[in-house]
Amino acid sequence: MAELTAADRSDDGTVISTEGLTKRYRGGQLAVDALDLAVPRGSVFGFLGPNGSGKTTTIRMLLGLIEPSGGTARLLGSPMPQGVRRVLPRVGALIEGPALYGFLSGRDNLLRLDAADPTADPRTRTARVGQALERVGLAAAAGKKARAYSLGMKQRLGLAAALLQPRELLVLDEPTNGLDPQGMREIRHLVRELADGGITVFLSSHLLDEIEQVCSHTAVMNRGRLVTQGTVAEMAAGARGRLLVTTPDPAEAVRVLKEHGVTDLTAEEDRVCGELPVPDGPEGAPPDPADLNAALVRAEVRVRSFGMERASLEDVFVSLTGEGFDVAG
Ligand SMILES: Nc1ncnc2c1ncn2[C@@H]1O[C@H](COP(=O)(O)OP(=O)(O)OP(=O)(O)O)[C@@H](O)[C@H]1O
Repeated sequence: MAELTAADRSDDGTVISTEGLTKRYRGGQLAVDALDLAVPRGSVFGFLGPNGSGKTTTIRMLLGLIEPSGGTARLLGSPMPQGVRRVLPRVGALIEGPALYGFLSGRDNLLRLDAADPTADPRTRTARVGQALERVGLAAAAGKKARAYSLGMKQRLGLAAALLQPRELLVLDEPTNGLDPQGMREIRHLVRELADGGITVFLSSHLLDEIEQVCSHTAVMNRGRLVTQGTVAEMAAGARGRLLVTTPDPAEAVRVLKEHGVTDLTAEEDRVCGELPVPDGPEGAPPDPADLNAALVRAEVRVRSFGMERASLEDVFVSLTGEGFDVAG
């Protein structure tokens, strides 16, 4: 395996960084447009965007599979694609499903893949394959032919292949695509376990709730451009939460809530909905819903229920782009 240089190690706690990364395909399609991405070490980073927003193209550039038309990308501190040979042994990748031989068992598929890897040590092969199978929960099914595997098991085998050597970073393109809900849960659980074990995971997805469930950080893409990036918690907290009050006095409730800065108020039968005011600046505290409830009670509005709906990443996306999030496919 190639020696690590000082440049590889001094990656400022950022395992992936891009500046102005751009890809225009030959046909003229601008697939990725001046992308600035920063993926912190130790994060589970969700690369979120509707179908066709440029996620796969970005991943291909990050892994040195295609050349950018402009800008730069660094992976584990090394520029890509120049650093491919040095960096890729430290990166496990799963893109567009694993290429498997159906007539071979899961274990034999891994042995074959490992034998094709010039950086892999043949003396430790059997042990490493066994450990990888164990890690993804396939040890018991390792002797079965891969064609008898479910889609979820095939994805696990693909993950095992990515884990045949010690990795600092895993790059997974739509790892739950095509799986049933149980298969999705299993892969998400596995991703969290790997992250708890210290591997940074960069995964793409067009599923908003997947990112909310699994990821610590996210970058949101739309039409090849970065819409926003940050921690998932910050992003949802920065968006306005919705207030929902049920009351036999809706008109009076609307009046009181309006006085206290609640906007976009609607009343439908006994249900009153509104948006909490945006906090002033990054340090401004959002209004405490308890104060709003107290104000309603003081004004003798009878409250049957009072609750907050937390803003979702979908709300963030819609408010930043003015577009719906197309989750087709
Ligand atoms: N080889 C190619 N040649 C020309 N255009 C391409 C090529 N690959 C992708 N595109 C176009 O680039 C845009 C971005 O595609 P990309 O596959 O990167 O998006 P994505 O976010 O990964 O979407 P999906 O989730 O559907 O895979 C799309 O408009 C797509 O049609």
